Amino acid sequence: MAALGRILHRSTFISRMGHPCLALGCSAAAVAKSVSVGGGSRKPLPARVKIVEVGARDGLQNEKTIVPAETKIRLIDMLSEAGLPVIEATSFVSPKWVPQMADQMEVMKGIRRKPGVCYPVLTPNLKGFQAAVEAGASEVAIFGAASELFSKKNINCSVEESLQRFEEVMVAAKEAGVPVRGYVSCVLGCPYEGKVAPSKVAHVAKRLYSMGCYEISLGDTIGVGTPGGMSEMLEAVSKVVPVGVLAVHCHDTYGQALANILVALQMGVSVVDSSVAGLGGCPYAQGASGNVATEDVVYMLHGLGIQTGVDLSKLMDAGAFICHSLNRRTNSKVSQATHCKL
Ligand SMILES: CC(C)(COP(=O)([O-])OP(=O)([O-])OC[C@H]1O[C@@H](n2cnc3c(N)ncnc32)[C@H](O)[C@@H]1OP(=O)([O-])[O-])[C@@H](O)C(=O)NCCC(=O)NCCSC(=O)C[C@@](C)(O)CC(=O)[O-]
Repeated sequence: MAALGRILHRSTFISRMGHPCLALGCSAAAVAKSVSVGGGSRKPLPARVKIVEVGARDGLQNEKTIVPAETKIRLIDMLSEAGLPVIEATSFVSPKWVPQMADQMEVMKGIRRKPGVCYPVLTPNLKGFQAAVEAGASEVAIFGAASELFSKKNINCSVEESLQRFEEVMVAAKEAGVPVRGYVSCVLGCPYEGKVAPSKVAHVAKRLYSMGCYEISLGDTIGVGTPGGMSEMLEAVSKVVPVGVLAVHCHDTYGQALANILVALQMGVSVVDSSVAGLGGCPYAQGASGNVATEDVVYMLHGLGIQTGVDLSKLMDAGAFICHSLNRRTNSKVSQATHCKL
């Protein structure tokens, strides 16, 4: 809680506790159950975890066939009905780079905003930020990387240049009173550079935090990390950014995502990104499979006695809806197992 106190005092431009995205993620001192895996300095598991649902954005951005805006809108509305507190809705990026997100304005206008739910959007630069605010976004996310080559492939600039662009977004966001989340990609490996040193992740995370991001999401973009790597990386990052503001964003390419998340929880993280039905993958990260399935994360957390506020049954309905729309099988093990029993 001391760390949380410091976070709350470090910036006055957002009423952090008053914002719905911030209220759930703060790890209480309460212990759900004690388990013992992974390294690093272990803390009691949080009593509550905030899930940041990224299915409508990260989950769909790489789909080859354009998903109609009305399908995205229905998915987002079903996710809010399922109790997800934060639902990343879309990206304000170049339609030449990511054509799937070109309907961002329509999506933002079409969703039924549920009180208390946050609908952040990705903005790589000032142009994206301005368009997002015009579309009614009340929270945005900037996205950097710990790897130079990935940064170049994903947002066409070096890591340092990206941080300078983000500074511009931060100034505009501060003026507009819009909270900003920061992503760091390739925290456990890069599709172009291979292993990424934890010190590089810590450097970018610290810069994003220092410029005023209220939360830093650490992305294992290609899902190569293992619990040992997660522990080592979090040790390095939490020396320069309070663990209470960190989130983990795990892809499940090598089947390690839940184990990695559990290690992160043991190290004090209480915000987890995930994607309904395990959809997803970054278009600029070859070989990246979907994010960890939200259904599987919720099942694990509830099994540990950790609250999420999510109704698993309604969440699985949302997963079934999008899988049916995409004509695809769910990647959620929990949904697969549940449907076998029906
Ligand atoms: C960043 C840029 C725009 C730079 O792209 P660029 O080509 O270097 O941009 P530019 O400034 O030179 O401008 C070129 C053109 O793009 C336009 N433009 C410029 N900015 C925007 C904008 N915001 N929205 C719409 N249009 C824009 C601009 O107006 C211009 O238009 P033109 O004059 O040619 O007609 C581009 O590289 C881009 O859009 N990249 C997006 C990549 C992306 O979305 N990747 C997926 C998200 S990251 C991810 O999935 C990882 C994550 C977050 O999930 C975590 C993890 O798993 O690790």
